[in-house]
Amino acid sequence: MGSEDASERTAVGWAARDAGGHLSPYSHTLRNTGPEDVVVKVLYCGICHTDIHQAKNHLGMSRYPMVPGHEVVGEVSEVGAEVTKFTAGDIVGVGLIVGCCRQCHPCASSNEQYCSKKIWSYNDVYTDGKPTQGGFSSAMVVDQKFVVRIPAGMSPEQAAPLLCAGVTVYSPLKRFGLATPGLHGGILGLGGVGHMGVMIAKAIGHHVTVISSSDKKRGEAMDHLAADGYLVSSDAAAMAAAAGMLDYVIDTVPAHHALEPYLKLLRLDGKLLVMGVINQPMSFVSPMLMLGRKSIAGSFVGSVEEAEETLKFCEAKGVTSQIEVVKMGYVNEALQRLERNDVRYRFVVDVAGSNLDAA
Ligand SMILES: NC(=O)C1=CN([C@@H]2O[C@H](COP(=O)(O)OP(=O)(O)OC[C@H]3O[C@@H](n4cnc5c(N)ncnc54)[C@H](OP(=O)(O)O)[C@@H]3O)[C@@H](O)[C@H]2O)C=CC1
Ligand SMILES: O=C/C=C/c1ccc(O)c(O)c1
Ligand SMILES: [Zn+2]
Ligand SMILES: [Zn+2]
Repeated sequence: MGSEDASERTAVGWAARDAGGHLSPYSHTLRNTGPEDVVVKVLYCGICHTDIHQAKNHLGMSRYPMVPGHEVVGEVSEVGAEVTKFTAGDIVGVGLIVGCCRQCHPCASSNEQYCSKKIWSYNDVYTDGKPTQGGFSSAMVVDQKFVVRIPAGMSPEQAAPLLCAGVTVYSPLKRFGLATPGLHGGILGLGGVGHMGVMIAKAIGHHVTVISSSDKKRGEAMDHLAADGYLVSSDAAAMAAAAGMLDYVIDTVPAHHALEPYLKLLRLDGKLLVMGVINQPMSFVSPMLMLGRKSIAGSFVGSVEEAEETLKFCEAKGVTSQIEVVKMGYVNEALQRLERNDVRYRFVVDVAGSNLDAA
């Protein structure tokens, strides 16, 4: 049921205007509700490091004004005539992808995040030719295919990080055959993605070692996240002692870094799963892979199905994100703190509880 009420078609978001990445209020128009569309009143939205990469144009592809945010939890306020999955009042989630071609091999095999025609939830162009805008906004209009249900027992603010950080580790663990108990895993970089990695890997039944750039998070990692081990990457003796011990390392570092110290931690057939978005070439010498049949692989968020699975898995295992909830007026400080590695472990913006009009 598309509404013709023009007032319902305007959302207030917080947008970056240039590569400085500073967000401020920005009114933008939502498309009229198509038959398969769901109107989502945004309640909460997590802040992923990708939001910094995009707002600050680290990849050279940013378009402005840009409303970031892709860990969105909201309430359905209206549905199109052919929407079958949701009704008004449902608590739902939206992640990084809001469109795909539905015909290619990735789309046909529920890997739509790898569709070459995928549409990003912001910093992209929708099928109507208009820019997409993300979840740091009062509302979004999203095709029901890209909307997931938040389990009833899960707090909406803690669910938000599962929609990117959570599925980003759940998907590769499953796809690379690493979702079996008993494996030894490493999580490199204990931030938003990394802390979900520790908790999800522990819930699968892995022995999990955090590999961090400092000793600052050791106590929290062991006590709050129940990690089994903690390595400081600059501690050469500890890194040498751990050589050949791990089945995989999930690398979440968002900046250029050497790969070889982490390849050395892998045992036979070990996998280095690179998650960080890094726009400079990364290098290694080939024997580092050959002598141990090791591999380096990437993975990009997860499919809608995998997002649903992640939510159900986390609900069943009692896994919740560890978050600091902030109002939108604090979003620029939060982005700065995230950039200087000062958050445990994810900021989540209380969008519905914020005054979005005032900078
Ligand atoms: N592949 C995908 O689909 C996805 C990719 N990403 C990308 O993953 C990366 C991580 O995202 P997110 O977890 O949100 O980021 P965070 O900033 O929350 O976490 C990154 C962690 O890496 C470590 N770190 C940060 N800077 C450096 C540095 N310069 N050198 C070494 N270590 C550093 C810190 O951990 P510590 O203190 O332990 O060293 C930090 O907490 C980003 O590049 C993001 O864009 C995010 C989601 C999905
Ligand atoms: O937060 C998830 C985004 C991941 C991502 C992966 C690759 C890329 O080029 C990006 O801009 C983002
Ligand atoms: Zn993300
Ligand atoms: Zn496709």
